[in-house]
Amino acid sequence: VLINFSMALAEMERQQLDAPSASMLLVNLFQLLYVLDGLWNEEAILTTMDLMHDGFGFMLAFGDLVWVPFTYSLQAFYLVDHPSPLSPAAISAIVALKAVGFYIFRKSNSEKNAFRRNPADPRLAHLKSIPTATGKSLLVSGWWGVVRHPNYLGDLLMALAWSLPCGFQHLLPWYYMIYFLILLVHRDSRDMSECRRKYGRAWEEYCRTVRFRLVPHLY
Ligand SMILES: NC(=O)C1=CN([C@@H]2O[C@H](COP(=O)(O)OP(=O)(O)OC[C@H]3O[C@@H](n4cnc5c(N)ncnc54)[C@H](OP(=O)(O)O)[C@@H]3O)[C@@H](O)[C@H]2O)C=CC1
Ligand SMILES: CC(C)CCC[C@@H](C)[C@H]1CC=C2C3=C(CC[C@@]21C)[C@@]1(C)CC[C@H](O)C(C)(C)[C@@H]1CC3
Repeated sequence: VLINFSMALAEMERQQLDAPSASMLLVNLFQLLYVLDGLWNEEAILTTMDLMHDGFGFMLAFGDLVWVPFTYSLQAFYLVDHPSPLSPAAISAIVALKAVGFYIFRKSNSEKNAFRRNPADPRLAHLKSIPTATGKSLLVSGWWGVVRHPNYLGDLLMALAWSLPCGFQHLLPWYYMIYFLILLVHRDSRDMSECRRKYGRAWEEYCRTVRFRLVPHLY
């Protein structure tokens, strides 16, 4: 957030602007929302793959201290010297994309987190689940009945909204979208293997019921 904010100030100085450009504002506000949401819903981090399977090690230490701050701010860095004017229609479309992505991301992460914390929660009584030999159940309706990783789908739509304000003149601001797609496809495969190992036949049944991994009817 601080790096992004300083890029907004650098843009004003370099481009001699009285205020940051619309594209710089969108990138800053979108990423600020992501960070604030992560802090607000901090307890939901406890049911993510990093904590459930991976544990704390080099990836999270290096990822959180170096990778995230210095590569996730590349869109703002790019905009400092590469103005990318946006029409009101483009701004509205990008904001709508971000809102849809955020809604899917937040709702699906919170649904799974609430279910893992208390499967008997009356607010989740409408959801179907299948039991597994471990005593835990797997959701097969609601967001987790649409695709196997609805939270990744929402996150990818948001990633697209973070790159679009920078236009199509250079590959650098698209770095995040490309890296994130590879990261999440790889993460999805890792999670599939881990869940198959943990849940065996119940996982196979889940995969037969929910056929698509990230995008309904496509992948
Ligand atoms: N911006 C970034 O750089 C990154 C963001 N993220 C985001 O973080 C969020 C969390 O992602 P991540 O930790 O990878 O994965 P998930 O939050 O999807 O966690 C996967 C775990 O959820 C449980 N699960 C899977 N399917 C079901 C089901 N049908 N019913 C109930 N539980 C189920 C399993 O664990 P168990 O059964 O043991 O509970 C599984 O191992 C995502 O939104 C992702 O996009 C992730 C990586 C990087
Ligand atoms: C160094 C490698 C090439 C990759 C490093 C991966 C890490 C940067 C990510 C692994 C899982 C992450 C999550 C978030 C940030 C990136 C890392 C650390 C997250 C905290 C971002 C905010 C979200 O709201 C979240 C759902 C809490 C995320 C959880 C996973």
